[in-house]
Amino acid sequence: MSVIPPPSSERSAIESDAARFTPQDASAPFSVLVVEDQPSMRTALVRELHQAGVSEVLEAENGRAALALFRSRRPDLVLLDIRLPGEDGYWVARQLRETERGEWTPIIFLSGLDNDLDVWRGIEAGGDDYLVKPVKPIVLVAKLRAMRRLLDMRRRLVTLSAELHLANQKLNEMVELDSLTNLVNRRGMDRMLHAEIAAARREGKPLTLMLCDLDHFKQFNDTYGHVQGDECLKHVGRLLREVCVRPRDVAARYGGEEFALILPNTPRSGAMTFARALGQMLKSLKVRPPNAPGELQLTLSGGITTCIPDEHTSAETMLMRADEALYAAKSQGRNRFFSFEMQMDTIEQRQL
Ligand SMILES: Nc1nc2c(ncn2[C@@H]2O[C@H](COP(=O)(O)OP(=O)(O)OP(=O)(O)O)[C@@H](O)[C@H]2O)c(=O)[nH]1
Repeated sequence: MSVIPPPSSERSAIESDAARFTPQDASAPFSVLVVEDQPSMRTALVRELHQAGVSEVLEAENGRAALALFRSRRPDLVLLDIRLPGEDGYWVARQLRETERGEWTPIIFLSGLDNDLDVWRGIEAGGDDYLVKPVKPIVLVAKLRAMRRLLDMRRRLVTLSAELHLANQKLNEMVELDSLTNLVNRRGMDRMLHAEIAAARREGKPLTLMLCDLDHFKQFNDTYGHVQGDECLKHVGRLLREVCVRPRDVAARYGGEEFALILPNTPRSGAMTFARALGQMLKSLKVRPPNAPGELQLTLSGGITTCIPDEHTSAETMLMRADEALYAAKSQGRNRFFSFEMQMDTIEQRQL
């Protein structure tokens, strides 16, 4: 069996633009795996493919060799004979599809007869098209072009969908980010707090939530202006991010001049130690608005709640407790952290 040359009318067309299957982008490499057991047929196909401008043609005479070549070389397209010694073309097509896992390589079956059942079974096995042997070069080139077009389209779609996925990821991150401080915003914090409560419940580990609020910030704003106030919030945001050294610790801007810290696996005593360290670090943070007489010292008050969550623990109850503790820290003189569970603030604890 050989490749039939096209009639003269077709030949003139082939000899012009249609003769090559990649006239627009001949530089892009394209490889084809020919799986055909008859040497004369295989040689003729290989020749036609080279003439059509295919950059690499791989050859296999049986299914197993085809599969090995496919795995190692990943051709762009497969021309697959149905009747092969040993495993037939349908088996090969199924194996190729399994090997791909989410990828797609066009498979064109080569059928001896114009047999409808062959076509149906070929498509069922994962084939995309078929060619009747002996193969006419003009039809071969046309099908290669069509498949390449589909392949290019699919690749563009895959690239676009990866870009879209990345953009979505970025968007999701942005939706949960506070633009002034670059900390997680209230929305992100709510989601993370829910997740950490569930994790701590599962693991039976203590979870700490701290709400921190700048002291006398209204006065600061009124005296030095909102822009300087914003600068302050940025400094504090940076400090809170620095203080969250464990990978699962989260610093968030809860709103206005209020911040929240989620500290997984942190017991009550650890939370108080953390709060005192935070207060110490804040002491080294001096701000100097242009219209201020000198350096200014910022202070924070904080409410702490710590628990090993059970089925009654919710984000709302934890936030309520932290808020109540924050109120106590403010009423007891500010510049301190109050623990809801210990009913004690960091200054009282230090004096014990
Ligand atoms: N610059 C700036 N100020 C903000 C922002 N969000 C909230 N504020 C200000 O923070 C101040 C909070 O004031 P208050 O709630 O009275 O609290 P405070 O003056 O810090 O008093 P205490 O909390 O009791 O110590 C208000 O003046 C708000 O306008 C912000 O994004 N930027």
